[in-house]
Parts: sequence; C-alpha cells; structure tokens
Amino acid sequence: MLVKKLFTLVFIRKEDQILLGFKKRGFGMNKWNGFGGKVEPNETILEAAARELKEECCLTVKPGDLKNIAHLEFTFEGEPTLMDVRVFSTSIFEGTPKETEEMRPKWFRHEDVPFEDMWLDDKLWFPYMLQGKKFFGHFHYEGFDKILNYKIEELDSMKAFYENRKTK
Ligand SMILES: Nc1ncnc2c1[nH]c(=O)n2[C@H]1C[C@H](O)[C@@H](COP(=O)(O)OP(=O)(O)OP(=O)(O)O)O1
Repeated sequence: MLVKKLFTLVFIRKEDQILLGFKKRGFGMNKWNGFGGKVEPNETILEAAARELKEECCLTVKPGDLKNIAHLEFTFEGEPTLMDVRVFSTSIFEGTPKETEEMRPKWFRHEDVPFEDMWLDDKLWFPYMLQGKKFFGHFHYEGFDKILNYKIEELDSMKAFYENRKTK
C-alpha cells in the first residue's frame, strides 16, 4: 500500500510571465520549479502554500487568493510513497521575489520556460497550466530521470474532482 504525503506547488503569474525558482538544495535540487513543499500538521493546505512561497522567495500571498488549478501525483518504482501535490496559481501578490537559501527566483516568458532544467513531467502538463486549464496528472517514475507511465486529464472543476474522489 502507498503512503500518501501532501505537498503544495505555487505558480505566480504576471502578464505573459511565470515566476520559477531554481532549487539550490534538497529534493529537486538544480531544477527550476514552482514554490512549495510539505504541509505541516498544524496548517491548512492553503496556509502551507502561502508559507512555502514566503519562505522560498519572500513573496506574500493571501491564502484565499490562491486558485487550485491542478492535482498532481508522483510515484516511484519500488518506493512506498505517493506524493500528492496540490497546485495553485495567482497573480495577486505583494513584494519582490528575492533569493533565499533554498531558491533563486526568476521571471520567465511562457515561451522561455526552461524545460531542459526541470522535472521531466513539467513539459507534459505546463501547456495545460499556461492555457488556464484545470487538470489531474499522475506520473510514475523510475529513479528521477525516467517516466515509466503517466496520465493527464483535463478537469472541468477542481471541486467536482475532489468530491468525486471522496465518494470512491
Ligand atoms: N516531478 C515534479 N514536478 C514538479 N514539481 C514537483 C515534482 N516533484 C515534486 O516534489 N515537486 C514539487 C512539490 C513540492 O513543491 C516540491 C518538493 O517539496 P520539498 O522541497 O521536498 O519540500 P520542503 O517542505 O520544502 O522540504 P524541506 O526543504 O523542508 O525538506 O517539489
């Protein structure tokens, strides 16, 4: 049986640009990604998303301004963990992105997103996100550099997606 671990992933948008952070340490080191991490036991998912954004690039968002745009799952061959990643996006934020011990932030135009230095799965689902679609994705990896299989589904509504999962 897989043990589920809850994570957040936040993308800040500005006109035709998206803010990514270059991960300087830990899981996903040396890759560009959104901002996020584990949800602590004392906080809601939205609070965790806002906290991680602040810790990783010094931007402030109100949890209520974060829009849930996707649900991603990652599993790894031979590993008992399922990473359950709640993806959020907003263009409402305060502050200027600043480098921290964990991340070096940088704005990218949509056509310049550096997929060659990102998780392999990102180039499969970023087009959905950049077109404003909601979606579910599951990616099964062997190690960190090979996707054995995956599934991506466009969703009408995140609320309906979570209600539907509860009843299954
Ligand atoms: N494959 C893939 N694509 C895109 N994004 C991700 C993945 N795998 C992932 O884990 N992620 C995201 C989900 C999270 O936002 C981070 C991972 O969080 P992590 O840095 O391990 O969590 P922290 O709580 O910050 O960890 P510590 O630094 O405190 O140990 O990557």
